[in-house]
Amino acid sequence: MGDLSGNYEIRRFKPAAKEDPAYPQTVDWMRAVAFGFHDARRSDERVDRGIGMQRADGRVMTGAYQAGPVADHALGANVPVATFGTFTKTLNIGFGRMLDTRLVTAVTVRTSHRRRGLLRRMMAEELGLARREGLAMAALTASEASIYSRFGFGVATREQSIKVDTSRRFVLNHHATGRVEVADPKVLLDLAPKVFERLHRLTPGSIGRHEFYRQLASGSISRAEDEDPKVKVALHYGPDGAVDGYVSYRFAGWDARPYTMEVVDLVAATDHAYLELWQYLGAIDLVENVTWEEAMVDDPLPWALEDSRCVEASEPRDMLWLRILDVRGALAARHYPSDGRLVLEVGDPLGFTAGTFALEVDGGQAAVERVDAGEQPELAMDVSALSSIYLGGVCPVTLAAAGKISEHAKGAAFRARQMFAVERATHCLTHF
Ligand SMILES: CC(=O)SCCNC(=O)CCNC(=O)[C@H](O)C(C)(C)COP(=O)(O)OP(=O)(O)OC[C@H]1O[C@@H](n2cnc3c(N)ncnc32)[C@H](O)[C@@H]1OP(=O)(O)O
Repeated sequence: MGDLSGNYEIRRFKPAAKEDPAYPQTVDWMRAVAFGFHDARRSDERVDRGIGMQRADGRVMTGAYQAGPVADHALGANVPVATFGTFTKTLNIGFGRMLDTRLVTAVTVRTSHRRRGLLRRMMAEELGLARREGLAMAALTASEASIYSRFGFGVATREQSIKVDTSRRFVLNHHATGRVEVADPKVLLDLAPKVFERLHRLTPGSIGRHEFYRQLASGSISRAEDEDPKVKVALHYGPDGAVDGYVSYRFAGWDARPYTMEVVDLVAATDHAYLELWQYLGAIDLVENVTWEEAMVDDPLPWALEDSRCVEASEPRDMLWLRILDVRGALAARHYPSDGRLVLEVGDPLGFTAGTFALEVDGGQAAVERVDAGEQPELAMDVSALSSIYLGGVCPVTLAAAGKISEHAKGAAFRARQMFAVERATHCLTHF
């Protein structure tokens, strides 16, 4: 239909509290997001709780509003036809380093206003704002894999669903160093963020969690409803007696065969905690299967089992999409496990950070220079490909084979693979 996005007025605002005169604008925005994701209409109380969580996260709401006349009887001009949410959290970029990252969420465009350039306009404006604020990275999780690479995003981490047979076949050979105890789910309102913070520091690709997660893990809210009375919680105590892991889970009911426990959230801040929480899950009586939707692709669990085929995994799915906004800033922020030099030509469809850059690593420390006029690039790629390989979770040799990276100097893709490697498997346990 062409770019008609100029026909709309874009408004940015912070979510307002109930007593604030701007509260109705916040409610309209929340309801537009829910509509965009086909959610059931929620009670005023649930919307208000959602707004409270948005406020706790420090989110900014952006909406596109009809500037011209609105059709009789249709939703009013006060209801945005498009929404775009942003907030800022840290991203673990390997070796314990953190990078402030602009998170993009709640992207919706009303069906009757789609394909007029509204997403493109909001994306360009919001990423430009983040860049001007000095952020080097943006991130999102995508509803469809076909939307975001055109804006410079690339898949950086993946995840998979697993179904674990916990019948007699399940034998996990690990000598427990800690213990697991059942707790009142509500203890996670306080404990979950603390345990998660430890995992966050350990795991490349991890994004700092928003308020929703401690509410979810503690059964205080579910994805669709308010309280979830089915949620149960077990805590893992390390050898020092401190809680270093938890699993929040729910029974799928006696009508679901085989009898199944669904993991709601599983956060383990140590390798032992992870295995011992699985020993616990594998030991729950009357249950034959445990399912988890957010397992890491490079999962130690099958390796720890006597019968690795107890774990049935789905195809890996794209999870975290990254978008480098400032190549120099992002590359300089990382620690590199291999010294070397790489000259990278980076294209940028939105024009924020295109250019040719020399990355020189000595003793793990990076110096990054623009060499636009001078040197021939060894690797050439779009910023979406650079964003994919940035965390070491996607292999540059594979992207070269896929035609996403052009290798102008033999062996440069493999050198990039060695330099961008991280200390353990990338995984992001935060959906947003
Ligand atoms: C981070 C998140 O929140 S993920 C959630 C994303 N939201 C959803 O999936 C909800 C349902 N979908 C929608 O609301 C809308 O269709 C959106 C947001 C995906 C697209 O909004 P629109 O305003 O129609 O997009 P816009 O007109 O700006 O299109 C920009 C470009 O993306 C392309 N595009 C838009 N949606 C899609 C799609 N689903 N698949 C492939 N390409 C797409 C357009 O063709 C256009 O391409 P071009 O610039 O090369 O011509």
